[in-house]
Amino acid sequence: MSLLALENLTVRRGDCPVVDHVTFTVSPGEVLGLIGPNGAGKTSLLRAAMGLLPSAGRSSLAGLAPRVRARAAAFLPQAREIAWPVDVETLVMLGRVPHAGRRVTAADREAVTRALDRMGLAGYRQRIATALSGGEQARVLIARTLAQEAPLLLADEPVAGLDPESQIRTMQVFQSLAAEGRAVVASIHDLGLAARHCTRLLLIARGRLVADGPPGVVLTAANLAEVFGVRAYYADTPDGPVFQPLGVTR
Ligand SMILES: Nc1ncnc2c1ncn2[C@@H]1O[C@H](COP(=O)(O)OP(=O)(O)OP(=O)(O)O)[C@@H](O)[C@H]1O
Repeated sequence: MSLLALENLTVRRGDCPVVDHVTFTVSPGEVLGLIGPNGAGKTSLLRAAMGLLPSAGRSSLAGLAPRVRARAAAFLPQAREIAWPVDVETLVMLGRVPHAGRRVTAADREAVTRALDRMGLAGYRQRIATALSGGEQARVLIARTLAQEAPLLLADEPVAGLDPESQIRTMQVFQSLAAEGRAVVASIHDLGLAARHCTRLLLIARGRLVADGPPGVVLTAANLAEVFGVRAYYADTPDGPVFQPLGVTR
């Protein structure tokens, strides 16, 4: 069983394909890191996979009716915009909209509590979301997607702008979702976090999927030099993989 299947997914902007015949599937239990340099096509790929961007080829999510799709997958966009000065609890409750009947149920409230707890936001329920720091707002928006309780989470740079503890905790939340039989696909620029917390990495370069496998297989010296233009230290330690970019190669 797969939670997402992409087949030759292609996105054109003008004449140029920015996502170029990308094929992969996502299974329950995976934390998949989407890596690649700025402009590689990660955001375009995630949006097209959700059906939010016109594409050729196939995504198993793109053709679904919006409410059905929202129960199959939650999407965290890159932009962290909170438009209204509502309290955190109300904002996170918006994640329940795909499940909503005419009124908020006990199950909705429990899902919101679980999401707030997971993101360390239990004490923030009554805070006005627009009056939080950038990183706190980012965590609230992740909590909103968690409250959706979809089997698959597609997240565009979820840990950007978070402090180290929140970054690690967020990646651990993703790992716990995977352990529950769900899956996460997250674009991520911090290759050290990606190496430590993802079960699998997809390396995107100029719209193409150029490597797909466990972190140690994808983060080779050749891939790093060719795709990112960097060289790095990589070691398997008792504490897990350690990855640190050291310098540029071009
Ligand atoms: N609205 C747009 N119109 C035209 N081209 C676009 C548009 N948005 C993005 N692009 C182009 O598509 C390509 C892929 O962009 P995308 O945002 O998917 O990359 P990314 O891998 O997510 O980058 P980053 O790491 O910087 O967020 C880039 O070359 C970009 O310039």
